[in-house]
Amino acid sequence: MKVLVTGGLGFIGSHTVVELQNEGFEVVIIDNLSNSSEDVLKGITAITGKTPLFEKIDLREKSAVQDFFKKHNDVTGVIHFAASKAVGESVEQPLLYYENNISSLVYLLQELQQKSEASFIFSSSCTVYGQAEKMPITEDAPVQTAMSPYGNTKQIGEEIITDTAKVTNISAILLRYFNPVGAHESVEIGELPLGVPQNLVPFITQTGVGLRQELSVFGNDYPTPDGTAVRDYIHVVDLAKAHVIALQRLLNKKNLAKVETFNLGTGKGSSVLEVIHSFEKVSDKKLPYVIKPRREGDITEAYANTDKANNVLGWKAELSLDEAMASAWKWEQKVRNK
Ligand SMILES: NC(=O)c1ccc[n+]([C@@H]2O[C@H](COP(=O)([O-])OP(=O)(O)OC[C@H]3O[C@@H](n4cnc5c(N)ncnc54)[C@H](O)[C@@H]3O)[C@@H](O)[C@H]2O)c1
Ligand SMILES: O=c1ccn([C@@H]2O[C@H](COP(=O)(O)OP(=O)(O)O[C@H]3O[C@H](CO)[C@H](O)[C@H](O)[C@H]3O)[C@@H](O)[C@H]2O)c(=O)[nH]1
Repeated sequence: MKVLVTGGLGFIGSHTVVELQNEGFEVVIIDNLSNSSEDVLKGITAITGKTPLFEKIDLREKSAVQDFFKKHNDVTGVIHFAASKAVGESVEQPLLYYENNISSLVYLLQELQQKSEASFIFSSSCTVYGQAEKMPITEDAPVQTAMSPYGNTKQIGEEIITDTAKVTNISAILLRYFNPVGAHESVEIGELPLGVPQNLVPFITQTGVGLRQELSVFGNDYPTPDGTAVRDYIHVVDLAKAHVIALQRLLNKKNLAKVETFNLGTGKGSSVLEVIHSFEKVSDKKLPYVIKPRREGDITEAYANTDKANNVLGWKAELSLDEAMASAWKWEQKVRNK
């Protein structure tokens, strides 16, 4: 069966394409290369022995999306990763985010609604929970007022899909990711942030290779055991596998709810200092860091209750934080030594 993976050359998308191909799916990728490179295709091919189909399309071009579905009219399953994802940039340029993350989604759904049956998987985020009152966070925790235009696009995206699924033949799964980190064990693919990384793990590994002088730890006065903020870091390969299981669920099972939502995390919270210590352990390096004030807009803690993903989806994260940090570190060294 042929599956469309939008944003399939990006960080999470490329790892998912690998897992889909390993499970025998035929994959066609749409990517506009705005945050990725065509070289990623080589990495996917090296791991799986198969080169996915690739269409360089910008999903903001409605006619290009229409033409794609005319050409690939056998596509009824879509995993939609393509989006802009930098929180800070979304505050500076909200319309760029609303256009890219919302119009692309609408154009895809407009094509899919014409099918007699269609499956849609959406990359959402734990950002929809804001600072949840109770830890670990369950899927029925209230969605809070978005703290950024980026976060808002995820909330609006979920609503657009839910409204559409009600009145069409589209069934959907909304996957709320916690903090994806790490790289494929082959180090053929991994995360390639442009410029100075905003996320913790790439900043740590870039500091490890000497590209950054020191890590700033944003706040050590949080009400957490060691004072630093807590997140649920999930290995990207575990995350990728969840997409294959979600797709199989949509394809195989009848009488599912039209839209289902799952948290994808490990269920374990780790503080910034614990992540640093994990890096130091797996790299056998001391990481230079300084304590700085809290970063604006950051929450204290977020980690997932994974019962629903474990019991209903039938998926569980298997890899540890140390394994994720080791793979991220191996990947960083490979990228820098090229
Ligand atoms: N990485 C995270 O921390 C995280 C957390 C929660 C949710 N998400 C969501 O998961 C998805 C994938 O994230 P990622 O980390 O792999 O990001 P990424 O930037 O590595 O991948 C996104 C890919 O989409 C492509 N793309 C963007 N706009 C496009 C367009 N208009 N047309 C065609 N291609 C386009 C980019 O070139 C890139 O290859 C995104 O929707 C993101 O919002 C990511
Ligand atoms: O240089 C850094 C970078 C991050 N951190 C800390 O490390 C933790 C994790 O930060 P990340 O930026 O890696 O991840 P966030 O949880 O802040 O961000 C995630 O959640 C956001 C919403 O809260 C968005 O969804 C975003 O895309 C997603 O990566 C936070 O406590 C942050 O303050 C540092 O101390 N120093």
